[in-house]
Amino acid sequence: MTSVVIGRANGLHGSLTIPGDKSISHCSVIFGSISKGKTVINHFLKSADCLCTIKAFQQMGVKIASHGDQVVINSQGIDHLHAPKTKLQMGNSGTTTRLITGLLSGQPFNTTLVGDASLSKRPMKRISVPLNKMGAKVKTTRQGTLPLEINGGQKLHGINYVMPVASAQVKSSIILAAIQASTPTKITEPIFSRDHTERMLKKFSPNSIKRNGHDIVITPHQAFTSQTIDVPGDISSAAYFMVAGAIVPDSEICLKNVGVNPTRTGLIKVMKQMGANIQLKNLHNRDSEPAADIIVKSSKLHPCHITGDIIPALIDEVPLVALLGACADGVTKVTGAQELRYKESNRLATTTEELQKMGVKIKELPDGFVIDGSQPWQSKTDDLDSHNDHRIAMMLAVAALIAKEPVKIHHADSIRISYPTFFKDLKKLENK
Ligand SMILES: O=C(O)C1=C[C@@H](OP(=O)(O)O)[C@@H](O)[C@H](O)C1
Ligand SMILES: C=C(OP(=O)(O)O)C(=O)O
Repeated sequence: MTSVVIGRANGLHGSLTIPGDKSISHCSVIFGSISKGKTVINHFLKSADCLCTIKAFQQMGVKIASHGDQVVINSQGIDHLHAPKTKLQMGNSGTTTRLITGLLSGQPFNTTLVGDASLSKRPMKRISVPLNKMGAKVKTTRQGTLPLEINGGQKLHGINYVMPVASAQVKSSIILAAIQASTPTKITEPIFSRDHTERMLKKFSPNSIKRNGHDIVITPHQAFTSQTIDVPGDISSAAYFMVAGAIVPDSEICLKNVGVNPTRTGLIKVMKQMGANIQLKNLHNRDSEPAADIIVKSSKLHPCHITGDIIPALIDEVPLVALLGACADGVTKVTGAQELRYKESNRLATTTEELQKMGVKIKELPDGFVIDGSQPWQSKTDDLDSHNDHRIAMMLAVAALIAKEPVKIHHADSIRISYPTFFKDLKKLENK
């Protein structure tokens, strides 16, 4: 399936269990693979990106098996990874690349990481610079991209690092090097980014990490104990249905067991601010992460202005904010979101280009966009393109639910990266 046609929906109803969180799935494979013993991961996200992480550790000698959405890891521990026989293929996954590089920079063997066309354009100096400050030897191309060469066998030492960009991937990369260094590392994050790596490190190795406000201190060479992990549903996947439920008239849906870690719930805050009817029920702890059922009903939306500190808490949902803006009764503005230019596609450009094709009055800014939702859309909708970006494909599919004419989206198979069952789940809500 490369293209899909999506038509207007007459209300979405029913409930869905959202597949496991992508960040937490990656992290659980990484920590399971460096902890001696058996780690069991329930509700693992079996998407292309997370399967890349599993494959990389299998190539380094870790025994990993899966049955349905359960993954079982049997590892000898962090000192027993071995050199892969070939280059490691990172596919489309920035998270796999950046986290594994941190870990492998402290290992005694050399590795080369390669990726697909999109990943090969994404910036990697943001990790090689701090890792090399720790004594690692990580080399990017002159443009700062993949292939990445990691010269192992270096003695790492701790650093004090103030994060220049709010990036959980960079922070996690440093943490995974820091656990192998000779001295402690302090990371300061002026703006908070998602903290799944810190929570999971604490679970596998409670003495390795302490947080004090904006500072994180990593104490190296602590014991790691294998674990059982229950991954909550991915709020970044639930987000498509949260927005669909809000904008498709006569809808009421329930998204079950979704992770609501406060470093990820920016979209809920923004939707509430815009007047959406969205509620959390059954709030509970799923492992070391909060989770809840999210109930959304259609409602009238008002414009908003989002910027700065909230962006990391909805970083992958910004294209959806543009769509919400296109359904609000006024002008919505997003600024401070320049990081979107460095994702699977340049998401400020691709969101603008594709929503303009649907007739939305949206203008790209250097660090965001402005959307005038008060104007009706005049859709020309047979040539939309995801630009091979899963998040753009799914945002356009949600926009299609309220378009006048059926919409054709090319390269829709990119959904395999984070949400392989997205179209099936959408059908379930349409058929209720
Ligand atoms: O740590 C993670 O799992 C992720 C962090 C974010 O990237 P950055 O850290 O580059 O902002 C996000 O966009 C990505 O989808 C997943
Ligand atoms: C940016 C994303 O992922 P990654 O950086 O892991 O490729 C994403 O899932 O939207």
